[in-house]
Amino acid sequence: MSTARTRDGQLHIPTIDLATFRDGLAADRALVAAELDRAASTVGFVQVVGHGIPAAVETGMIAAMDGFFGLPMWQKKALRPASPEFNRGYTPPRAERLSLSLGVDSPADLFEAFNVGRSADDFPGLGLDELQYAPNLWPLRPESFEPGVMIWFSEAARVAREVTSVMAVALGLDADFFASYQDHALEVLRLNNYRVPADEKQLTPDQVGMGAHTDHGIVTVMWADPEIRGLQILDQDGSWHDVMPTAGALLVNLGDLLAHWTNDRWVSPRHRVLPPTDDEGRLVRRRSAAFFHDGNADAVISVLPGCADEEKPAHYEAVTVAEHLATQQSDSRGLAVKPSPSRDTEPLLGVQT
Ligand SMILES: O=C(O)CCC(=O)C(=O)O
Ligand SMILES: [Fe+2]
Repeated sequence: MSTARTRDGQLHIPTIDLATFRDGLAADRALVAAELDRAASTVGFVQVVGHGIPAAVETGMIAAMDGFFGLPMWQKKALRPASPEFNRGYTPPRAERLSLSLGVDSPADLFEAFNVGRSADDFPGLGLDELQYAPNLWPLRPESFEPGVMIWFSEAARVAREVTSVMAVALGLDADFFASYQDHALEVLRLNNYRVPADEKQLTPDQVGMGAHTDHGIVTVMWADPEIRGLQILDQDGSWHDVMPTAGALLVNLGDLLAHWTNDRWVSPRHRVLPPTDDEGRLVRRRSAAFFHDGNADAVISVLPGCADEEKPAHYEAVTVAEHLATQQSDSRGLAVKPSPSRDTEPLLGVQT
């Protein structure tokens, strides 16, 4: 885990064009890979254009989100998982504190979310753990929810793989280097809804939409409402910087496993979401869809040969994806959190808003 490095105090998020990498000549592909290397070594975020996701697929996913999050709370809560260890279904507002995964306490996060992921049934014959590869929970309404979300899911999965090909080239590896780590990848799409709280005056100055955290897997492919402030990245000097995607672009950020693989040559950036605001500083609703591409649960991640030498020895032990995720995710839900002298004693789960 690390924080973003600025250049001249500015946090610049480079843009890469996946279509150029897909269809371009070797020299064009090398330029895209170099740009990604620059982004990965500094800010840990990149904007992706030329991703090839049709506009209708984006519209369908947004309509699915709006339809589901617009349901009455009792209907949404019926979709909560039987146990919070299952990363599926509905998470009500103020049910998680992502900053706990960094050992930092904060008021409970404002976001509500719906999680969808790969299930053991998607990979017959592999005997995968049904806690990690849990079955999905689908709402009956809106009817278009499941197809709309699943099409987005498979497109985001494709984009994640294309980005990892660019990464492999950027690291001087074969373009398909990561393929053996991602053929039964743990993948979760978290649809996030940051509603304007009913009583704005209740917001304390330290209230966050989503607490500071790093993403734990390989890469996150994210759609977010353009031109709404909320998402911020921490730089190495401890300053937070706003990040807003350009309309039509996706934000892609690196997760902890890439920092591990590259022995911290690349950055898994610390980020958070403030209560979202528009241009005039008014609180507004904001939506995001974060697709986490975490790799095969049984894949062993050890520092890549080209990323360690006598001067900079490997400072990460080999770890499986499942081992790594187990500790990180349970922390953010307060499942494995050490007692802290918190001023806030409300229970973490099942809190009504
Ligand atoms: O909503 C956002 O912009 C960020 C979401 C995020 O960081 C996450 O879901 O891990
Ligand atoms: Fe995140």
